[in-house]
Order: sequence, then C-alpha cells, then structure tokens
Amino acid sequence: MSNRIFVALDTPDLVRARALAQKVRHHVGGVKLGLEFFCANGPAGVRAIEEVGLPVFLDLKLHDIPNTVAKAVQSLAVLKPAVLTVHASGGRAMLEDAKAAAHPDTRVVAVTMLTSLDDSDLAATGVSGSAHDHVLRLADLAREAGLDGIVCSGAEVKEAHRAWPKGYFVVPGVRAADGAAGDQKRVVTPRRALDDGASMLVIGRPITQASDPDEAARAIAATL
Ligand SMILES: O=c1ccn([C@@H]2O[C@H](COP(=O)(O)O)[C@@H](O)[C@H]2O)c(=O)[nH]1
Repeated sequence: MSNRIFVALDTPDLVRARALAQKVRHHVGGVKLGLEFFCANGPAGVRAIEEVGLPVFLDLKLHDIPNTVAKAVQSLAVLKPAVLTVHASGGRAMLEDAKAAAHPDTRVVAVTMLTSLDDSDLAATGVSGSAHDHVLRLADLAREAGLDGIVCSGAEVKEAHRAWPKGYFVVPGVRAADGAAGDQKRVVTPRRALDDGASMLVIGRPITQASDPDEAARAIAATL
C-alpha cells in the first residue's frame, strides 16, 4: 500500500517549504499546501513545490457563493492538484459547481467540521447536536453533491466510511498517543485513523517542527 501521509507545509517561506519537502520525500506520500503558503507564494509557489516530485494537495478550503467558488476552482485547474478542498457548509449548489469546474484528475473533498473545533464550539455557532452528527450530515451532503470525499477527524471517519464506502477520507488532527495536540481538539493516532478508514493522513507540526523532520516522518510511517 502506498504511503498515505501528506505532510502539511504550513509556512509562507518557499525556500523552507521546498527544503522540508525534499527532506521528508522518501517517507511521505505527498505534500499539503494551505492558505499560509498559497497567500504568500501563489500558483508559482505551487509549481516550485511540484518540482520535488510528490503529489500536491491544495488545501484552500474555498467557501463563497457558487459562482465565485466555481471560478476560483477553474483558475486552479491549470495546477492539476491531486486534491482540493472546499467547505461543505457552502451548500449543495456550491459543491456541485466546484466539482464541475475542477480538473477531472483532481479529487474535490469537502471540509466538514474543522478538527480544531469541538461540540461546544459548534453550539457557539448556533448548530445544535454533536460534532459527530454534524460531520455525518455534511458527509451526506458532499456525497449527494457528487464530491469525491470529505475532510473529517479520526473520531468520525469510521462511521463516515461505513456510510460512504467509495468516499475518499482525509484526516488531519493526527497525533501520537503522547503527542502535543496544540490547537487541535479532535485528535486520533495515525494507526487508529487508518484502521478506521482514512484514505489520507494530514500531518503537519509533528513532522515539520521536529528537530529531524525526515526521522519524524519515517518513525510515523513505521507505525502504519
Ligand atoms: O479540519 C481540518 C482541516 C484542515 N486541517 C489542516 O491540516 C493541517 C494539520 O496540521 P497539524 O500541524 O498536524 O495540526 C493544517 O495544515 C490544517 O490547516 C486541519 O488541521 N483540520
């Protein structure tokens, strides 16, 4: 089985991002570029990271009216990212239009509920019920809209996978049992996320902030 770890290169510094990607490339399956990187470096930065030779996941979490998101996705299609994110809470029309505008080789996946949030954060936004139920509801919406999968935490992936066996499940908020969660609230270990049906594990700081990122990536991959 190929390596399911995508390392999150969360830095505005292109030179650092490229050096990190080079360092860990033998122990990860791809790289994830998010808003911090993209706002600083744009499409040219994405192309520079692509030269390392790993699949690129563009985690831009697009969320706007359908026309605006579709036009943004169309502009990104030239980069042919392996995976692209939009927010499920943008609604069905937005999700359908995003998928229709994407490059055919790009998996468009919907962020359900950020792993940095818990039940009380959800209640504070006016949504009643548990994070678990909210994620499963949004997973249904993403499936019905024709998306390829969702982003959810490892706490929900087992049930989401059961309800959508052909879905692609991206799981961030992944930590070793004794690892620091930081701002993440719904965390699981890499092993558990995979056992429960994750298609991809997104891991940032446990690798990028380690004194030896390559060794950190190798050690995590060895647990899988
Ligand atoms: O719900 C979500 C969606 C995306 N992310 C992204 O994943 C990484 C996680 O980084 P760590 O350093 O391993 O915490 C980061 O780029 C987030 O933007 C997420 O954490 N949760």
